[in-house]
Amino acid sequence: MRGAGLDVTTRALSRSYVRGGRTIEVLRAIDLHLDPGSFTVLTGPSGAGKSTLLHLLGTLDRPTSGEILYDSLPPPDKRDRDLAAFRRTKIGFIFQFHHLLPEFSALENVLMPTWISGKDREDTSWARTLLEEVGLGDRLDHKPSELSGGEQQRVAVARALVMKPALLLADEPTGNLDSHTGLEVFTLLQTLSSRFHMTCLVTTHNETLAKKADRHIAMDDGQIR
Ligand SMILES: Nc1ncnc2c1ncn2[C@@H]1O[C@H](COP(=O)(O)OP(=O)(O)OP(=O)(O)O)[C@@H](O)[C@H]1O
Repeated sequence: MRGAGLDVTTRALSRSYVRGGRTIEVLRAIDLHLDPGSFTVLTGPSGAGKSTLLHLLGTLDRPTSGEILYDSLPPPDKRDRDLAAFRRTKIGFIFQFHHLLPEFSALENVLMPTWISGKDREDTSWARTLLEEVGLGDRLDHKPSELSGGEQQRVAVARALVMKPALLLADEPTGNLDSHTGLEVFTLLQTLSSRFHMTCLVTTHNETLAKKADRHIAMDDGQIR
C-alpha cells in the first residue's frame, strides 16, 4: 500500500446553518493541521461539531467560509464527478454503525468500493490481505449477520482501506462496541495508520482511548480548545 499520508490544513474553517431565520455557527474559524501519517483523536461534548468537521474534511459537506488544503491544494470543486473521484481514491470513512450490506459476504463488502470505482479496480487479493490484517482471514465468506459487532466493525475498517486512502476519517468507530472490543478496534486503527503511513482522525467520547493517541484535540462549541 502506498506509504503517503495526506497533509491536511484547515484555515478559518467555518460552517453555519440557518434555522428558522437564526444562524447557528457549528464550526467557528477552525485552524487545524494534520501531519501526513499522524494519528489524532478528536473529543468533545455532544454537539461540539466533531461530525460536522469530519464531514467537511471528507468533502461530504462544504464550508460556509474558510478552506481545507490537502497536500497544500484545495479539493476539486469544478465538477462534482472530480470531487467524488477525489473522495473515493483519497479518503476512507468509518462510522459508528458499520453500514455493511447484509446480503454480501465480508469479502464482497470490502470489495464494494472497488466495484463502484469500476471493475478494473477490483483487487481480490488485496481485499483478502486486508481482511487478514484485521484478523478475519477465516471469515471471508461470512455475512454480516454471522459476525460479532467487533468483527463487523473490522470488516468496515478493511472496507475503508481497500482504496488505499491517504486520509482515514473515523467518526466514533468504537461507539457501538463494548469497551474491550472498542479498545481492540481502536488499537487496530493505530496499527494500520502506522503500517500504511495513513493520516487518521478519529472521534471518540472515550477518554481512555483518547489518551492512547499520539495527539489529542478537544473541541467545544465549534472551536478547538
Ligand atoms: N443540517 C443541520 N442543520 C442544522 N444544524 C445542524 C445540522 N447538522 C448539525 N447541526 C448542529 O450542529 C451541531 C454540531 O453537530 P455535530 O453532529 O457536528 O456534533 P458532534 O460533536 O459530532 O456531536 P456527537 O458527539 O453527539 O456526535 C449540533 O448542535 C447540531 O444540532
